[in-house]
Amino acid sequence: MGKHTIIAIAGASASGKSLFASTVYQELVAELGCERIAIISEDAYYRDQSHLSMAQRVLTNYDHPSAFEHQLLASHLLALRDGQAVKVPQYSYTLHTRTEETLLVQPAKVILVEGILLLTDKHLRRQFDITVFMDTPLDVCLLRRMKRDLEERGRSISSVAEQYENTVRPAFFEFIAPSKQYADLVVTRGGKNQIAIDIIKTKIRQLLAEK
Ligand SMILES: Nc1ncnc2c1ncn2[C@@H]1O[C@H](COP(=O)(O)OP(=O)(O)O)[C@@H](O)[C@H]1O
Ligand SMILES: Nc1ccn([C@@H]2O[C@H](COP(=O)(O)O)[C@@H](O)[C@H]2O)c(=O)n1
Repeated sequence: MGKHTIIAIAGASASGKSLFASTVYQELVAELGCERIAIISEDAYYRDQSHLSMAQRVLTNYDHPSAFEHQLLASHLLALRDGQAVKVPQYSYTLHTRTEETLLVQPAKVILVEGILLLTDKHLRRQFDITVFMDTPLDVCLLRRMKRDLEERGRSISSVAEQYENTVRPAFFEFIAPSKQYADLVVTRGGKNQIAIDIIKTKIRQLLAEK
């Protein structure tokens, strides 16, 4: 591995990717400092839709690769590897588009990236040094997504159910499940699997000691 290590955490929506990634990040940043570890979400790279009306935005398939600007994410990961800071877009799930703000992410030795389709894109896959797949049963994901989307993303029971049936579930079988083959590590039991969290933390500490 080179000077920088990029760790991808993929899996179904609400499988626990962001809880897993943010727990690893929070538990290590206090110990290592923010110049050594950074975190990015694939969701920040949903395409900007500010030119579309709300009625048009809700028609987008947010589980299809075309909804993401993966090229921008790939170029940001390359820049971070090259020691340059990047301006990561910020995304609103209620407005279905990017906000005006960006977040300046500084280059770090270890970069955690989490998102549903990270392992489906061969250009992105080339950027990852370590790949993790959150293997949480789909019924558990649906229950957690329902709760989260009602509480945090301004959705209704019927909109979550309709979107799940029309795009989320089909995209899981078409894109996400087949991408599990590219994972180095498969994690069961969601974002609170402390043994898996500790394994990744130990690997990160080991990599940093070598750099
Ligand atoms: N092992 C777990 N036990 C209980 N709740 C969990 C667990 N893993 C994740 N969650 C919860 O499920 C919801 C979805 O998890 P999240 O990490 O946001 O998923 P993802 O990033 O994969 O969409 C969140 O509310 C999170 O706190
Ligand atoms: N405007 C949007 C954008 C995305 N979604 C859904 O988010 C899911 C991915 O995020 P996770 O945190 O759940 O991994 C994806 O399944 C999209 O359906 C949305 O509903 N609206």
